[in-house]
Amino acid sequence: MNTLLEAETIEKRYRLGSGRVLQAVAGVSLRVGAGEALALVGESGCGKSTLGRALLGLTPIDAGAIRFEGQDIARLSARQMRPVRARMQMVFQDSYASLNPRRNAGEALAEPLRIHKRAGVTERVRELLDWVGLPQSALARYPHEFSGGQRQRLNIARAIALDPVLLVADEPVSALDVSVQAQIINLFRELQERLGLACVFISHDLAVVRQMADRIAVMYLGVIVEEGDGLAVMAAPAHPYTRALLDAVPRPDRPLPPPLIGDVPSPISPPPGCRFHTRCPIAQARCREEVPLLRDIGAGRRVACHFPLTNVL
Ligand SMILES: Nc1ncnc2c1ncn2[C@@H]1O[C@H](COP(=O)(O)OP(=O)(O)OP(=O)(O)O)[C@@H](O)[C@H]1O
Repeated sequence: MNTLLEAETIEKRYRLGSGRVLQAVAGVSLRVGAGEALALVGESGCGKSTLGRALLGLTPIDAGAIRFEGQDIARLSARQMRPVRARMQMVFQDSYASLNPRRNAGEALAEPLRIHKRAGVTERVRELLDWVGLPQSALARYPHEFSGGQRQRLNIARAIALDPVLLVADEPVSALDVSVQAQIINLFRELQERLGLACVFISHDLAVVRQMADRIAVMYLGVIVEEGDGLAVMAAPAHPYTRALLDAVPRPDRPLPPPLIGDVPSPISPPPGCRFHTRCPIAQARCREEVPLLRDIGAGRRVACHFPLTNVL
């Protein structure tokens, strides 16, 4: 598969008022293939949103490189970045976030097309509504006149207006009712296939990711702890954290799952050794001392654990 986006050991630190430093992304390497759906999962605060924004050049990084279609976007000027921006777009959890409340849907969709001086705006706007399953009558409606699911459809239409090749969707269905979630996930899937879009789908919810991802990357405290084929990871997780996340997904055929024990440690002072050792049910002395590197265990699976639960080879 052709590589579309490649992140190489990227780091992002936030300097807090007190002089302390919070490392939100602590050396992440990641590859997104053209047309691929990659899910980025992990608990709240593990750095998914920061990483997602960094991948699109929306947040400056402190170290590492991000290559998009072969260009190092962290080093492009604002002017050089402009045509690149059109090729990568973001969809947010809050469906109001990128919509101006005083602009109707028609205007919201026309805006990026006008800014980028595209021809045939009226026709394109109508076509975009079709793509996302909104009626033409939606053109004159304002953001507050849509349901949450419809408003997310509008955001998706806006995100694909300029024919991007990559979408980063940050918890795009978390604020929606479960029944609507499935529809929006299907829409992402459909657009991905029809338009050949690559998608980085950020979610804390493995049940959502299951339906969406070709590949899964699991994040914990700023690092990727496991990565691999979506179905294979779900069927046989190699990292104890992935296992715990999967066990926490409610299922009708079993009683309430055991919660993950303890809180996520602070990213201001992450634990030494394996970052997960304070909550890991199988941690041993080595885990407290030695940082496990993300290593290949076969079949495209990478895991950062001294004692992986499964060997893919
Ligand atoms: N602008 C900021 N300034 C300081 N700290 C920040 C900032 N943005 C995020 N953080 C911190 O960085 C860490 C990672 O946050 P991030 O939002 O990327 O995680 P997340 O996994 O997307 O979580 P959530 O799902 O809750 O958004 C958290 O500890 C968060 O408090």
